[in-house]
This record gives sequence, C-alpha cells and structure tokens, in this order.
Amino acid sequence: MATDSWALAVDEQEAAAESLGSLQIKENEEKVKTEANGTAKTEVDGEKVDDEEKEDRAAQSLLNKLIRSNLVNTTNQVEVLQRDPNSPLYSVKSFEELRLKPQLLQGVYAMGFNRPSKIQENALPMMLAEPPQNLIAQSQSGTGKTAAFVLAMLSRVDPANKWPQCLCVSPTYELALQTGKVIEQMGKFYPEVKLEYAIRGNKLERGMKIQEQIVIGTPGTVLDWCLKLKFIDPKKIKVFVLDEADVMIATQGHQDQSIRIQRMLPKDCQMLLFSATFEDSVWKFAQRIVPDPNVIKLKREEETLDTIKQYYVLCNNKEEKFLALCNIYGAITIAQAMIFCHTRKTAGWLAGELSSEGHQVALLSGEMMVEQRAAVIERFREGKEKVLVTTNVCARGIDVEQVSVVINFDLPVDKDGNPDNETYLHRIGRTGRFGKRGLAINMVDSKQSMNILNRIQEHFSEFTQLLKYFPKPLYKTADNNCSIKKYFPPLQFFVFQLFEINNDTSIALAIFFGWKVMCCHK
Ligand SMILES: Nc1ncnc2c1ncn2[C@@H]1O[C@H](COP(=O)(O)OP(=O)(O)OP(=O)(O)O)[C@@H](O)[C@H]1O
Repeated sequence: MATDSWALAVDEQEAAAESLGSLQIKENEEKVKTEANGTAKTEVDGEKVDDEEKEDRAAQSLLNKLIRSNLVNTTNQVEVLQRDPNSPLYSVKSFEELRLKPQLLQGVYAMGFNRPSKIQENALPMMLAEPPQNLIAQSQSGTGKTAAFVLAMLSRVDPANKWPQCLCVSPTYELALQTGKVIEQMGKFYPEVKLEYAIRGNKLERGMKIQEQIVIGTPGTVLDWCLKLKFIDPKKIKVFVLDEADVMIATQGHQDQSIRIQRMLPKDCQMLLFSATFEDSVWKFAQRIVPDPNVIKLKREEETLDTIKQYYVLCNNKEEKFLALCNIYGAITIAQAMIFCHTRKTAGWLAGELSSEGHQVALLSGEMMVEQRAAVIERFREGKEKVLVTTNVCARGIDVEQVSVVINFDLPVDKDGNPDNETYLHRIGRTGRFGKRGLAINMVDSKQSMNILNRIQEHFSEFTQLLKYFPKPLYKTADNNCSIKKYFPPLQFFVFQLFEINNDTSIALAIFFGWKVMCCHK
C-alpha cells in the first residue's frame, strides 16, 4: 500500500468515527475533556511522551462503554456483605422474579437481556427491596452495574409526580450521556417517565422547576441546580446514584461536590454507589456517601501469562525492529496483531511503514477523540484491518479476542523509565477463563531495553513456573545487512510448541519453519 493509500485509510477511519455522530458529544459543552491530549509532556529517549500515556480513567471508561456490546463473563463468585447479616439473602435467577412493572420487563427483554448478570442477581433484589436499602457495589466494567441501577431508578419513580425523584451523578458529560441512553432504552415502553440532563451545556430558564422524574448529570451542575438555581428540590429525591466512584474521585472537586449533594438529600433517600475498582480512597469516599450500606463485590477475572508464549527479538534500532517485524510477518501467518509503541510519533511512523509494505493497518493513539478510538477498534474487530498499531491508550481493558499475536515494538515503561509490569500483563495477558493461547514478541533494541525485559521476566517469574520458556530469542540481527545470528532454542521448546498449542498450532508450526524463512528471506 502506498503512503497515500495509508492516508486514505486514515481518512476512512475518521469518516467511520464521524458516523458515530449520533452520540452528539459536543466539544465545548463540558470542561472535562475525554481525550487525553494537550497535557504536559515528558522527554524519553529523545521523543516526546505524551501524557496520553498516563491513565485517563474517564476516557478509558467511556471507551469501554462505547466498544462493549455484551456482558463480560466472569467465573468469580459475588461477595455480599449485608448491613443486617441476619436478614435472608435474596438472589434472583430471572427478571420475572423481581416483579417488575410490565413496561420495564418489556424494556429489559427488548434490550436482549435474558437473565440477570452475576452482580445483578444479588444487587437487584437489594435495590428493589422495601423498605429501600443502600448499596455499595464494585465490579469491573461490563458486568451489568449500569443496567442494574437504571432498572432500580425506573422502578422507583412515580410517573404521576412531575418532579425529579431519581438523581444520578456521573464523572463526565459523556459518561452521563451514555447512562442516559441506557435509561432511554430500558424505559422505551414507559414513556411517561422523562429524563433531564444536568450538564453544563444544558441551560434552563431561571426560576423554572424541572418536571422530569430522572435527572442525570455531572456533580458541579447537579449541585448548582439543587443549591443555587433550585431547579431541583433535593428533599424530593428518592434514589441517589453515584456512578463510577473511582473515576469520580480522580477528578478534582468532584468528591466534595458529591458529598455536598448527598447532604441535601432526605434521610430515607436510597443511596447507591458503583465503582469498577475499590482502592482505599474509593472505599472511604463510598462510606461517606452511603450510610449503612450493603456491599457487593465481584472480583475481576485475573489475567495470566500462562498460556502466552513469549519471545524477544534483538535489534539495534527502530529500523531494524521494523525489519524484524516484516520478517515475522513474512514467516508466519498472523490473522490479527496488536503492536504497541511508546510514543505517538513511533506509532505513526510504524503504521506508515507497515502500510507502505502493503499491510492493512489501523492506528490508535491519544490525539484521537474517544469516539474515534472506539470506531477504530470496531473496524479492527470486524477484521477490516489486520494490524492495530497503538500507544498505551489501547492497553487496558480492551478485549480484542481474535488477537493472538501481540508485539511490543517498545517495551512498556513507566514515566521514570522503569519496567511497567502491570501494563505488560494487560497488553499480552489473557484471562484464564478464555484459556486462549497467544504469542507475544518483544522487540529489544538496546542494553536498557534488555535490562527492562529481564526485570519484567524476573517480576513474573516470581509467580509462574511456565516462564522458564520466557524469553527465548527468536532471532538476532547483528547489523543493517542483517546477517542473522540465530539462537536455537532447545528441542523441548519445539516439542512444547507442537504438542501443547491447540488453537495456535499453525502459528507454532509457522514459527518453526519461519526460522528458515527468515534466513532465506535475508
Ligand atoms: N442481564 C444482562 N444480560 C445481557 N446483557 C446485559 C445484561 N446486563 C447488562 N448487559 C449488557 O452488558 C453490557 C455491560 O453492561 P453495563 O454497562 O450495565 O455494565 P457496567 O458494569 O455498568 O459497565 P460500565 O461501567 O463499563 O458501563 C452492556 O452492553 C449491557 O447492555
């Protein structure tokens, strides 16, 4: 593919992203920007490392919501801590058992939900109980929290009363919109219930009273609407939901604003708080927001490196790394691969080079809006591109199941240049549940990067035996003429590859023969 067709591909990607315009996310209406660009930069290896690489929790959370269409399966058990340990613990296996209003049951089924998710089995009976109970719930993104509290809110409102009865605060404008969409979908057959967005761009006339029964918004605007502008009478709120508590506390001021809102609510208002993670700070915040809570926790599925074959390739510079990459592509059949780079600049360069070699490449990096990133991931999932070149923004939480090959073009390091073991695990790890096998290839281009790889190896060797196979040099280029010095792995390695790999036998065989292919190629 020539460079201009690469540019064309980017244009197509952007066009695809624009088609997501139905989200109506307007740039200027909320200060909290979900794209992570425009922030401070650090110098590493002579290149700018953007702060995009730092975790932007709101952006990550939004991205997850945009690309997820299904529940995340989990084999872990839900842990329930009841406020009153003597009261019976109810759990439901069907939505019928919840005795929902028929319009809501219809809405739930129309969304394609057949049965409650793991967390919903316990959370829904608690949320719908009489008298209402408070709840703190923690489970990873995609396990059904939003759907659960939306159902609770819709169940509790009285459509005959034309004032806000349920209040939901979200960390950003965009996240609030996403939750609003779920309310609209689930409440499709319950049109009497109306929704209002308390977000900065939504200007209401002074002195008016909101008639919609559900208000969803960001903490600052919700606080203004309750306190200063008095659009909402907080004393009439029956359900208060604080969503994404972990993202919320990461934003300056949101914690205090949320607490101030909570203090205005009546004592018998049902308080519900949700979070994907449960660090100490989140737990402390949760306890301030939710008095006498029931607590539900669902451990996240652990990622493992046990099923991943890990290798490294020794090179001298990024051009050689690119060459090595081409050789690997020449040698093995790769359905789809994700390639991680440290900086946007390298990612852009590599995507261009691969593209001009004829690969169908997608590029994902931090200067893209979250919706653009979601569109790129979607295209990649659909197989429209075979290679996804990305910086760290793509590393977390994105499950592109069909990808069995991950290439660390640059090894993951933190801002101080130390190995980032967690990111390494997220990039190449697979949840044990899928048991999917994979291949990870690490590009090493200096003494420092070898050192980093060794430290990553040491770190993971502590808790997995299989890593005796890690890392095996795949091949080594000594100079730009590529007189290749091969490291022959022990025989057991081939035996291991040939007999233990199921799904990826083809890759194993190809690698096996690929040694020769690489040599011939040179
Ligand atoms: N009981 C269910 N059956 C089938 N699908 C469901 C069920 N509950 C939720 N889903 C779907 O699963 C996906 C994740 O659900 P949901 O958004 O509620 O999870 P979450 O834990 O709130 O995650 P996030 O915080 O990322 O939004 C959504 O596409 C949702 O429509």
